[in-house]
Amino acid sequence: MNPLASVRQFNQSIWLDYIRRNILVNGELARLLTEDGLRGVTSNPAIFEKAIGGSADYDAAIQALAQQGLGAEAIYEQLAVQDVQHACDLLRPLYDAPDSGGDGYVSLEVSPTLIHDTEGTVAEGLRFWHAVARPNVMIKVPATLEGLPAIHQLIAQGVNVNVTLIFGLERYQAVAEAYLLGLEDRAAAGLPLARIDSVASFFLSRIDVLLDPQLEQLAQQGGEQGATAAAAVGEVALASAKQAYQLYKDIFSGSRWEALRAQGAAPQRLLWASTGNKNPKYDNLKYVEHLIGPETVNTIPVETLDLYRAGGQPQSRLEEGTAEAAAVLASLPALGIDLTQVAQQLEDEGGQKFKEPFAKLLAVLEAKRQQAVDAAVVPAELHLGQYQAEVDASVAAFDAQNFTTGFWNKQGDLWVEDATAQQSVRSFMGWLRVAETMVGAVPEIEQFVHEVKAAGFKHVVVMGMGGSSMTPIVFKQAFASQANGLPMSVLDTTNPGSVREIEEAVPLAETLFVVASKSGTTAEPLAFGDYFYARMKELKGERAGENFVAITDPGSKFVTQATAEGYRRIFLNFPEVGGRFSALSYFGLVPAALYGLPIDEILAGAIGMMRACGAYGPVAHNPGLELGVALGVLAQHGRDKLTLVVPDSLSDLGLWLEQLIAESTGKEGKGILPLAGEPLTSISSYGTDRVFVYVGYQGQPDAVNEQHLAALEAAGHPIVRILMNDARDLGAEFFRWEVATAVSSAVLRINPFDQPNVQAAKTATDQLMKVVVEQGQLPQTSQPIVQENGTDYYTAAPGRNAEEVLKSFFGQANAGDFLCIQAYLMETPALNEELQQVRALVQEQLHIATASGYGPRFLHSTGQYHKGGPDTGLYLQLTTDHAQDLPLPGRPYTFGTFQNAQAAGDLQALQDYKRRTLRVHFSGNPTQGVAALLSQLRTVLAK
Ligand SMILES: O=C(CO)[C@@H](O)[C@H](O)[C@H](O)[C@H](O)COP(=O)(O)O
Ligand SMILES: O=C[C@H](O)COP(=O)(O)O
Repeated sequence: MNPLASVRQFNQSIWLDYIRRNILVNGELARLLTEDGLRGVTSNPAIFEKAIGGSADYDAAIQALAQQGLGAEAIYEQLAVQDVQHACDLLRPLYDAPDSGGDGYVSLEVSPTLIHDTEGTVAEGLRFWHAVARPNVMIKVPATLEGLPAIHQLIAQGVNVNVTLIFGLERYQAVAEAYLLGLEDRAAAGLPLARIDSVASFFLSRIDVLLDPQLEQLAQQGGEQGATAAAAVGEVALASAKQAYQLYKDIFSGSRWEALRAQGAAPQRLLWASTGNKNPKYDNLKYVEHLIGPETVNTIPVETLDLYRAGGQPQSRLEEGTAEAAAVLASLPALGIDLTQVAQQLEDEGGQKFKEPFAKLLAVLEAKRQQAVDAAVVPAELHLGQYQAEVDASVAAFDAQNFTTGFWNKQGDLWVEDATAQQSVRSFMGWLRVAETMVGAVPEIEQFVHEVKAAGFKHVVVMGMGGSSMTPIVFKQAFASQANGLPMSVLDTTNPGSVREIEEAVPLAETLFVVASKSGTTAEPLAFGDYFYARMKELKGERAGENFVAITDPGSKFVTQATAEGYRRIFLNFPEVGGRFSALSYFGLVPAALYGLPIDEILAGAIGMMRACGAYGPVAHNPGLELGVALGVLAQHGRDKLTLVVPDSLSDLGLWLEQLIAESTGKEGKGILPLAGEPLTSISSYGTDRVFVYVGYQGQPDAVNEQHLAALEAAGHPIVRILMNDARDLGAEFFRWEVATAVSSAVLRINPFDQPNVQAAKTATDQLMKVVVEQGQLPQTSQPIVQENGTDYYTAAPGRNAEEVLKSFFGQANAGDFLCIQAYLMETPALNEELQQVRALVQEQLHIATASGYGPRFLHSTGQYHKGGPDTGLYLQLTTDHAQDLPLPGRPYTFGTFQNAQAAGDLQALQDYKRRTLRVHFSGNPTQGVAALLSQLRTVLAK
């Protein structure tokens, strides 16, 4: 018969001193239980360190837990608890068997850091007990002085306890006493005692490892003492065990014990631990063979187990040589060996022997966790050349001041000094965790999409300005239309031609109009809503509201209007999420879901990035922080033109980044100006005010852009590259850039969440619109300086004809300036092409950066920077008479007048801020007008 299984005949139970996930899942433990008759399992921090730290068994689980946001210690606990649960389940039939004899247990040790902490031990013991949630788990508690009351308390609370790290007889007695006290407390409270099990783990081999060298040395000195010492070599551990067993018999007999036993209590058995032989001179089975005896347990490491299976000769030997054992122990004081001191030393070392592997395990887990977190997000490659050292130093300084922690704690002083401003910062940081909140809203949104499709809708039009509509624009371009989604258009201009274009392109009665306005007071989306609502009323009468959905903040005026108009649905967003930071809220996700995108995956990516940015605890590298610090430091060095280079499918990401970065940072005369869609021009045309950012896709070569970037890098320009896996990574990128924007604002010491200068243009427009309402038309505010070929030029730059005006206007350009084309025109591919040529020409000839935006879109985006940022812009405003205007129902003005009022209002604001402006107004076809302007510029700038 298998010697291991035979041990049971002597009423000893063999437990396995080992656990690792593979033996749980591959049937190995189950086999050991049946074939070797194993009756329990013990674990300790060193065992888990080998299992988890020394194998890849747990890597997938670690990755998943890390990606759920758990820290290293929490990951350890989860893994350990899972393994212990699994082992408990395998042992459960034995535990439940009528003859279980107190076996069928799996032990889980409290953290070795709690070794001298009674309360901490009790709390963690209870936590583990509930986490494992199996009756056959034993919580391991060290037999330190602080552990003793914890044992008492845990037993009293009905927790099975394995008392570990016992090295001496005095302490053993105290341990047994703690057990009895715990049981007595229960009895006094009328609580059951049955199936409360405990073992007292007496550590053996370590006693000999410590004492043998001393004894051998004494033995070598000869004489009577030497002989005594020689007789004790290799005997102290076994003698201690034998003595302990005699004590056990005493303790668990007699009237005190019988009273408890009568109520169902089981004795706290002695468990022989540390039973792997460490001394090559000894028989490897020494701490097994000699200690077989009734009502005991031996927990055996795997190697010893194998040896015993192969050559064990079980016999009950525990009570053999009891007198000799007592004599060995009694001989020690004369040799100068105090066993109480020895036990204390072993206890102290034992604590260390658990603390060290535990710390090592946590370090391994932290590394694996960090790796998993990093792997969940695509890295940004920063090639910063001469700025690298300063950026690295700034990142280190931010880390040293625990910036990431303060950031997640919404610490306003990271940005601004003023207490009110700090409060305002805090109140707009809801975007930090909005992705998590939105995970809970996914079913609601998907159900809504289902209803909309079931109701027969065939198209979606999202209408809003700036942050409220920019995310759907990016999604629409980055993702092909989805089979399970609805085609989507986005309206974010008051241009009558664009409004009409959308109206003509969509099946009106079957179109769902999403009016998106955080404040619910922005003039443009309200006008769009009113316009299409009136059109829908003509088609559907009182049922017009069925085709309308609102996304707005709770309590906004628009909620009242949408309710009154019977909107199909009102999604209430979050007041603490600002417009440009709202990509991952209802503003971005409702349109995305209607378009058929997997919003759960987009959110998962964002949450991965949140984690990488430290949302769930410390991270070695915070990608948002690193990018933000780099952009902030570069801006401080005059490299404040963040030039975006992207493949065609991501060109609208540039628009999103523009509104985020320019509106957040462009204030107090500072700021970072993102430049989207600049034509690629010769390397020498770029000034030293640039940083280039490429956002593209892994595995999708983009040769022209890549070569251009390589040449720019070689010319000493700083470059950032981000390669997404696919468009679903946009969720993560939105979040990365939001953090980076907030961080760069901290570098620049500004509040990223206000937009003080946007209001200036809005106010000027409102005043003009008042005049329109009163007088029926826009007031003529200034006279053109030149009128030529149906084109009017308005500017403070002097000139007697168009050429001179252009010459003097562009002649103001200095290094570090930029041209900003503001086109209040209808966007068409042909016009885009002309405008790009203007930009290319200016870049080549003047070596300044160029931006181009359609009004009023840019007013809700870079418009803040234009007025609030540094005075480096040359503003070329393009306007037109709208040949085919569109009335706004219920209002005494048209879309065209509205758009022109916005242009005039902004021009006024720019002039109030003393910006260099040139307005060019085309009476005829604007595309032809721009083409003519381009040819004039060719002449002017060539000279
Ligand atoms: O469960 C226990 C004791 O209850 C065991 O796991 C105990 O911790 C181990 O036997 C010892 O730590 C092993 O010690 P050693 O063989 O490394 O000296
Ligand atoms: O970026 C936001 C725009 O200014 C629009 O604001 P809103 O969402 O309150 O309408």
